[in-house]
Amino acid sequence: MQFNQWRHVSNFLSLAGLRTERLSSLVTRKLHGLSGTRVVTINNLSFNYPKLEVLSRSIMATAGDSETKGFRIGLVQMDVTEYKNYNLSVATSLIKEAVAGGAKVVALPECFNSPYGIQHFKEFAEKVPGGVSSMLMSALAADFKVYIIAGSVPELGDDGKLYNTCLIFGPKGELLGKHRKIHLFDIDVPGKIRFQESEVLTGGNSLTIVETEWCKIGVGICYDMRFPELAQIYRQKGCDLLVYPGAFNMTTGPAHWKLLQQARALDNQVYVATISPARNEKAGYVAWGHSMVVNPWGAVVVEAEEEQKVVFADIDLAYMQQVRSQIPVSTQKRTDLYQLASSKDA
Ligand SMILES: NC(=O)CCC(=O)C(=O)O
Repeated sequence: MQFNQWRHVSNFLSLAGLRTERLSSLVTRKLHGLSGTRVVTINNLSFNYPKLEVLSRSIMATAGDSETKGFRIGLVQMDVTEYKNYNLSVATSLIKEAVAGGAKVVALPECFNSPYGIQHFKEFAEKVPGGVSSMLMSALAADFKVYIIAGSVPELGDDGKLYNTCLIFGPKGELLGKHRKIHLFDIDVPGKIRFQESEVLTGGNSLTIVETEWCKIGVGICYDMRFPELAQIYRQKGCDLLVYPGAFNMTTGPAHWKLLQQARALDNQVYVATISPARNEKAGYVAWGHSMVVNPWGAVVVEAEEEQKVVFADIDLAYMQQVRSQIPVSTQKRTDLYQLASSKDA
């Protein structure tokens, strides 16, 4: 099973121009013609594949400079179909495009390997980590030496329950965080949209903060963005960027998607990034698209339209500090009158 999964992953890596070779304690293959190879271990299996030296070197020069206190984020707004393999190969090639554009942090949409819909979650569910989508994301993060905020996938938990789960990998392919969507998307807007994630999914119980060399990032999934307390706690705990892979729809998208991001960004004086699937009018659930980044002033830095596209924004932490010192709301809180507390550590 694991060998098959690795073969699967290795096919996707090949699509991105990466040659792969598997080594395990049982099977050791002699590698021919590969230079600069290295061993990566995923799920107790060791894999040996070449470094992407040329690409990585050119990227180092373009973005992600801790002296200028900033880095580039790439948002992968991708087509998601009913074919998991197709979705994974699209994700692979767009991550490559994001890296080529200088992104040091690459983020994918909610349900990037599966159509968004309660009828699909069971069929597309995987172990997280351990399933093919997480293995692939880990391998890509390691090869490209970037952070990958891997949107979300339907997760089959060890308890047999289904979750909507985002994995975050660091530039060595290491797992930095796992966020299970906390607030399930249960809404009923008569004549427009009724959606009940809780019919099949279980909500997560943890906040998720990951550390990078530039800043802390707080992670939520889609509907999580509607809950300002989560964003406020992330800010209190030192996050400068909040990332919400999401899939709003044609009713709430035009009404609330941008507004919510601007609210979260402005209230907390942080950057906010959201990543949607591209719009597919034929899908059972039509995503709004419009992946975007909003800055701590509340202004939109970049906004995709509805089609498949990678968009970029520079996260400028010096600018963020300027905004915070010009309008110092965070030090002007009347904690003698009100306070916000988290009941669980991130
Ligand atoms: N996938 C989601 O959680 C959708 C959230 C949404 O559309 C909303 O309006 O909130």
